[in-house]
Amino acid sequence: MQITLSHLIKEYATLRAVNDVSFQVSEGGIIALLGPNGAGKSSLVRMLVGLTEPDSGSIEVTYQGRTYPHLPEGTFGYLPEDRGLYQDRTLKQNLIYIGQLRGLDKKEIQQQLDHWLQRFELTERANEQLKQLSKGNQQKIQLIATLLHKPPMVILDEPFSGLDPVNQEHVLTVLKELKAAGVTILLSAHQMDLVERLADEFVLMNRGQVIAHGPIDAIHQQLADKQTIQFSFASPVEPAALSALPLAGLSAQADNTQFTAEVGLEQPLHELLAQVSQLGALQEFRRQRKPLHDLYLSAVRSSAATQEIRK
Ligand SMILES: Nc1ncnc2c1ncn2[C@@H]1O[C@H](COP(=O)(O)OP(=O)(O)OP(=O)(O)O)[C@@H](O)[C@H]1O
Repeated sequence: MQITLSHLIKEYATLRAVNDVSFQVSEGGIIALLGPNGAGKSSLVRMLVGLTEPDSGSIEVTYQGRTYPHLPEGTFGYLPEDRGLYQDRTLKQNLIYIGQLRGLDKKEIQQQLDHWLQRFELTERANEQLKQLSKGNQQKIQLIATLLHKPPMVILDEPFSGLDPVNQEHVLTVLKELKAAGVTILLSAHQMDLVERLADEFVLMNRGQVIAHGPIDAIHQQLADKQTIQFSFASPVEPAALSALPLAGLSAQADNTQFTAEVGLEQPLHELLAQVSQLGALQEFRRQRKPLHDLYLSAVRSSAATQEIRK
């Protein structure tokens, strides 16, 4: 399955919620849509699954030799932002109903149900009403409902919301397993640390626009202005000896044997390494990347000046 979004625009009454968004989704990868509340992530996803239509631009989904204007029915599982299962029915009843809707036969439904309830440690609770479950456990049932028919693509709008850290890790593991099985995953999330460990590609949105896109290296190139380096010597080196080097914010620790500094991205690190190693017996020299969370915050803040585009 190949998915190409080109110059997508979606407008509501007075607001352009998606403003000229273009990117491709690679088959078999995990792509994360990131952005603050109201950035346009759900609006984008709703167009992709065919719930709404773009005002302009196009979505091209190529699947088994044919091209579609959105994901074709039956090829995807969608965990929407507004979850929709029956609170008064049991977990089992809800999931059997979803399985039937997806056209699975009785045996397949039972197999999938057994597998997923066990995988999410909910087998014992199969006959409880959904409303008796905690928010996090209900979220897991919603996720099972999304995966029941083994779709080749899954779209997950905030799959980690409402989950405690243990269950977040659990879902993360399940998503990695799905990827290993060849499933393409597009998800939106606010948990940067989890997403950084999970996704192959990132689409960072703000106010309807894409402000960075690509694998983590590309995101760093697009958003980071500096990199942090750490180095240590076998014996103390006076910080003054480092003053001629192109380092900013130098700080010394451990009796002047360990140092941390910021370096411009344009600075070739091998040259710096050669210069630093002339100052003493170098034990360690490594680049420390900013976490995605920090990149995200500074990128969103710096694009905050952009006004919402109103019709
Ligand atoms: N059906 C709608 N009618 C009018 N405005 C809408 C509609 N759906 C979304 N919006 C507006 O469009 C903008 C983008 O909303 P959207 O839900 O796509 O953002 P989001 O990135 O998914 O946000 P969140 O992280 O809070 O879920 C917001 O300003 C929202 O209020």
